[in-house]
Amino acid sequence: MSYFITVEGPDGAGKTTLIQGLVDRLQADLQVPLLLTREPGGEPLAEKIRGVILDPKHTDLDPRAEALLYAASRRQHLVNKILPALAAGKMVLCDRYVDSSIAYQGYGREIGAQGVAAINEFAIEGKLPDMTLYLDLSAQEGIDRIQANREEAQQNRLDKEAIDFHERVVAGYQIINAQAGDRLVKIDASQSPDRMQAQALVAIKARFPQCFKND
Ligand SMILES: Nc1ncnc2c1ncn2[C@@H]1O[C@H](COP(=O)(O)OP(=O)(O)OP(=O)(O)O)[C@@H](O)[C@H]1O
Ligand SMILES: Cc1cn([C@H]2C[C@H](O)[C@@H](COP(=O)(O)O)O2)c(=O)[nH]c1=O
Repeated sequence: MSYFITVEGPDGAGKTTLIQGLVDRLQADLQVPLLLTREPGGEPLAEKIRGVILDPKHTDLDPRAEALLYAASRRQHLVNKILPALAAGKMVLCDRYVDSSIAYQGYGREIGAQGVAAINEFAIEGKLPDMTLYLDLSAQEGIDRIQANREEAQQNRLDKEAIDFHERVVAGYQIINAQAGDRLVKIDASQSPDRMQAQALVAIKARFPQCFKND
């Protein structure tokens, strides 16, 4: 059994805020080491690929090339960081993983979920998360948060996409979530960060009780 948890959702849903807020709460009771990481990136070479993908100047990046770059950075991250951590018995909490590629490239870019799933299967060789926390928020609410709180210069190439793109991503996530079975835990992302963290903590403890001290 591995303890591989991913956090998914549209831009601005609060994934970074949730993960940062969860660290202390998790570590208070965890009996195994915790590794926080993110995609795209999480490892030096994968972070370089992240820089290429998210650079707002790269407006002519072809959608299939984009999908391949995400898959390449994922492979590098999985092999060099995630798998060694899981093998060492760590709990891995990762901001985005393969569901993001299906939602953003497959549905958002409309290049097809099956093709994107196929190149990602080549990259991940079957390594899916044990649990996915999905932060449920509309595309518009997420983009409104980003526009209200993130300076233009801090917005990446994907943040700047038109609202229809983000709507397709959220519709894609709904399809993915319907197929995810009990891997998925949905969290209402319109709640306060504190309530979201509390719900996530309960869900993680319930899924991996062996990782926590007895209450
Ligand atoms: N529960 C919440 N309620 C209201 N605002 C929130 C909530 N969580 C986060 N925010 C705010 O929304 C903005 C986006 O949050 P955050 O960066 O955590 O989202 P994200 O899902 O990581 O976004 P991205 O995928 O674009 O990086 C931030 O300004 C943050 O302060
Ligand atoms: C992993 C992954 C990510 N994306 C998109 C989703 C976001 O818009 C950016 C990453 O920025 P964040 O601030 O770190 O969330 O990239 C994608 O399109 N496909 C993917 O596989």
